[in-house]
Amino acid sequence: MAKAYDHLFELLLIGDSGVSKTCLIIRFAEDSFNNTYISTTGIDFTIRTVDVEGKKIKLQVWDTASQKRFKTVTTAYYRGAMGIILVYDITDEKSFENIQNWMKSIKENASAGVERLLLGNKCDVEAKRKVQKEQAVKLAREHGIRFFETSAKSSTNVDEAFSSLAQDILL
Ligand SMILES: Nc1nc2c(ncn2[C@@H]2O[C@H](COP(=O)(O)OP(=O)(O)OP(=O)(O)O)[C@@H](O)[C@H]2O)c(=O)[nH]1
Repeated sequence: MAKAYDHLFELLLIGDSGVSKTCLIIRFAEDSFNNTYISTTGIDFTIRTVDVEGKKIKLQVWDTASQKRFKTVTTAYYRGAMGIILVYDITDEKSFENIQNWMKSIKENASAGVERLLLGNKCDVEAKRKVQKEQAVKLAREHGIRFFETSAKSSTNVDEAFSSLAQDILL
């Protein structure tokens, strides 16, 4: 029987509490083939297969459910991750400031070749915006990574973001 996928990529979402890591994963997984919860460890992951450049890429996306702050995320947590999605909330300045700390944590703990992606979530609530798009574009450029503004609520750019990270890992 033909293999159901060409590659398996492990992705990890990090960011301050409340920025919407869980909601983003749930939004992404709506069309999922599998949705698993490992209650013993309290770690959540979701699986969805996407097509990138004609390849079937199985994405296993991990939520850092119990890791609320960058200080509590250690090497063991980053192990195996081929892509890391850094999430902040555009209505919460502190969550954007903390992206620098999350970047540092990745540098200290993750494998050197890991692909990173920056997401400014909750872009559906423009009226409460505290972080300007230009600030994030600048930060992403400084780190040489891609950036999207997303909304788990309105579904804006969610599929695009995950697919673009899968593409960066593939190429
Ligand atoms: N307006 C808006 N609200 C959102 C969006 N995504 C999530 N929320 C709300 O933000 C809150 C936090 O979302 P979660 O997904 O639980 O955040 P989290 O990052 O997983 O939080 P922790 O589990 O504490 O780390 C919830 O009340 C969501 O309803 C979004 O795209 N737009």
